[in-house]
Amino acid sequence: MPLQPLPLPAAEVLLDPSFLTPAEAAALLAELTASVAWQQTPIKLFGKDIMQPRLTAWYGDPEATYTYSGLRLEPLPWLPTLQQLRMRIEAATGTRFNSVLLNLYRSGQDSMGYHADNEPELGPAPAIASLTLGATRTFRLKPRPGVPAQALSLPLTAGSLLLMRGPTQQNWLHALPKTARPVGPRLNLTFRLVMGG
Ligand SMILES: O=C(O)CCC(=O)C(=O)O
Ligand SMILES: [Fe+2]
Repeated sequence: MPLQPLPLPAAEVLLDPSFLTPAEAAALLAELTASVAWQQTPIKLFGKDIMQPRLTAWYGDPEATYTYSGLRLEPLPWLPTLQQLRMRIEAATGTRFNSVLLNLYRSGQDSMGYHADNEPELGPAPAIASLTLGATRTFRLKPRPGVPAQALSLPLTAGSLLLMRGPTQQNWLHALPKTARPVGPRLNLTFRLVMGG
């Protein structure tokens, strides 16, 4: 099934709930959980170093250096599996990507707060392709103050591909909240094009 646009004003968000088959998604979850160089990275919040509530890793072309939550990240060289996924996702989205940020949410207690992926390195209208493996978690989108629209909750299932592009980051924030439901691990890959590195 191709990517379908979601009815979100002042945004361009497209979803393919079954970009990968369940079997492909399960195999990739097992492989990437084991082979990715996961790290738990501290971030500065109100002057204090606290651990991010998830594991992360950053792979890409050598020039794709990126500042994320105040951290300068040097990409690790592509794993063959990540290269293959990048090419499939480039073909499906008609967009070029030079890097991928991976997030591993070990349980319902791991999360990501509201933010926009609007770092200068991503340019004025970034395209971000987000592939989900593992447990279904709720992805939330809410309009920035002054943008007349309603928040949206989107359960992202294993094998789904979400594409955010155009004015989405300018007008909306997104988050992956904690859940009290017992859930297994969720692995998310966000493919990005980092400019001018
Ligand atoms: O895990 C997700 O679905 C969201 C990840 C995300 O927003 C990010 O990596 O910037
Ligand atoms: Fe994000």
